[in-house]
Amino acid sequence: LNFLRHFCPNTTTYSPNSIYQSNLNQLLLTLSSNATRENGYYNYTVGHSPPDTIYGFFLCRGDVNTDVCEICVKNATTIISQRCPNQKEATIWYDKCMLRYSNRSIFSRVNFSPGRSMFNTQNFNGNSYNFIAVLVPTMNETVHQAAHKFSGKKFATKDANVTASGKTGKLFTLAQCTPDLSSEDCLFCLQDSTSRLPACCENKKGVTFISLSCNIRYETYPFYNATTVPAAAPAPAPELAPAPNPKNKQGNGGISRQVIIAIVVPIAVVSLVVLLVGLRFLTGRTMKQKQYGTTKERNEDDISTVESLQYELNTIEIATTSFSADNKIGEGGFGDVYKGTFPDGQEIAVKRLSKSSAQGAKEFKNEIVLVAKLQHRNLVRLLGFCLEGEEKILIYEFVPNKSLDYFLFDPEKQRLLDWSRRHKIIRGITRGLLYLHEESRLKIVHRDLKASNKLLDKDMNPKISDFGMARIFDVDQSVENTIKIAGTYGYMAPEYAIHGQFSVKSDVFSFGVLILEIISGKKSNGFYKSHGTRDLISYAWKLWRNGAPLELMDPTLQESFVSDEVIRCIRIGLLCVEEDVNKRPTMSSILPMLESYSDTLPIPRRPAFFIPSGSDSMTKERNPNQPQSINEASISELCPR
Ligand SMILES: Nc1ncnc2c1ncn2[C@@H]1O[C@H](COP(=O)(O)OP(=O)(O)OP(=O)(O)O)[C@@H](O)[C@H]1O
Repeated sequence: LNFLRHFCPNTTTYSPNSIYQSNLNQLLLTLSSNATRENGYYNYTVGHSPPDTIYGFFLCRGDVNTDVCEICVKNATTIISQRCPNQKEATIWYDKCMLRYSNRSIFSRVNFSPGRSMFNTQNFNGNSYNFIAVLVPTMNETVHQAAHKFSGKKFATKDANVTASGKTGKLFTLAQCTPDLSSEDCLFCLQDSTSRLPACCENKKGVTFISLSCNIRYETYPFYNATTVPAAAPAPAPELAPAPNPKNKQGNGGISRQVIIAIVVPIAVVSLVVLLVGLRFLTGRTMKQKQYGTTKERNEDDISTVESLQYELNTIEIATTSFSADNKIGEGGFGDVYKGTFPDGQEIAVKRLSKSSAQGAKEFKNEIVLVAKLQHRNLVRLLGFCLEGEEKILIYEFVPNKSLDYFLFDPEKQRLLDWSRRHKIIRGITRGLLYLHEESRLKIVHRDLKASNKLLDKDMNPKISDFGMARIFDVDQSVENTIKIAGTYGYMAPEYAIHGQFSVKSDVFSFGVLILEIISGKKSNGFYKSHGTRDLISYAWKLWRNGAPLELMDPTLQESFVSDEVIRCIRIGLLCVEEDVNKRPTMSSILPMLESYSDTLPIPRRPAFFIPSGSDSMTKERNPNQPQSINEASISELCPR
């Protein structure tokens, strides 16, 4: 049993002999005496009246047996009070378990801060590129498997062969969430953890990344017990087998887990088959075309086929009341967008494509299957499509709070976006883009990032929309492509606007413009000369160079801004709009810069200057007399490092 870390946020303390202390003692005792639960997880609450209510849980690693789990939890309950004396909140991690308590409700909520990485001191010698090329997809698969477990543990492991310097070795990966999280939250937590790996642990032979709701680990030796890891059986649909409430879970009377799996899995599979056959018989539906579905039904396994994504036109017409004007919610470059509702109440957004795709129906469908597999909390999810006669329709999850531009550029509505919301939006877009660029299987360059295709969910979390359009429309994916299907002036990197060259770095440029827009509340392509410069990037740069970056800020932020964070974001924005493609940061290096745990931020250099002339032509201006060196000292003083 290895102790890893403890975390006491030092926010509030309790007094000795208080009710809180006695509740804490009772909580720890209860957790300890439930440590042999088969599920390896137990949560408990003591006290019903705040501020003395206390919430706690333990989580044992998915592969450890109940004996080890018990030893680990008992250790944790003893040590935690010593590590965090008198603290109302505390967390302790061992390699085999974690234990957490708090005076705030902590169940079924994703919380990945503070994330901490611990790594194997050995570096990976040899070709680390080969190693990473195996690590990334293997870890992604493990993460998805863990997140999409509908019952029992949200835990998965996977090993893979890795070849480096002519030798073949093994890679072992593990991912686990607390089982009270939804699949979406678990995936979000695990993806957040994997997104931090490049920043913290490049070239490390092994890494453990722990957070309050999930953890991941990889090593080049078998650190988990493969024989006790539950077989990767197909996850039963949630409707058939709801996640058991750990509190109500009964003891198993000495029957081993393998025996339970051996009995339950075949029964579940047979029941599923019987149910599906029965449904088909009763409804007379063909399975070929799905009438309607819910997001819940669509797990990783069933989005792998065209059939599961294809909808009949009739179904879409019913959902949108025949594309009625009342249901029209927007129009974009690809066509009109309608709100719709499936018979089960699920809300959808229907994009009726007006542009025709360059590719045939088969390729169009195949691309949709691939794009639909891209799932991240900060991406608008593609639920399906319809292809009938002249109609080509894409069906997305409905995102209720309109797009970012709707709030950002309206003098009244921009007040609703205080600094913490804007910062959260910047972080969310960063995560979504990082996933598209570096973590997803497809490696997507968006090519048209802008405020209008960032949609906001009910909690004002951003979701990137319109990704994958280049694939769906079969535009050449090479970096030399000169056909512009996407791209909006004011956001486009010079090399893309002028030469048609796109890459993840042209997306980074657009992302930089977006950050500057979010901070200033001004459109990059509607910028007026009243500020003494002719575009938003130049204006931001001028203020930065003059040591007055905060003047860029939308005045409505005066009440809520955190100066360190605003300056850091402006700095990142300016780094992204560097003219030199190679100097622009990658999304994986931006995330730690944003989260403030990266101490070294490069100094921005003069950005690419772009001046829109008219509505659709761009000219590039460089001022050859502008000094290359800037007053770096004054700027670095301003900016926290
Ligand atoms: N999934 C969705 N949920 C809710 N509303 C949506 C959704 N997708 C699009 N919309 C609405 O429809 C509008 C138009 O969206 P669309 O993505 O077609 O165009 P755009 O991004 O504004 O422009 P362009 O296609 O030219 O880039 C959006 O601004 C938004 O208000």
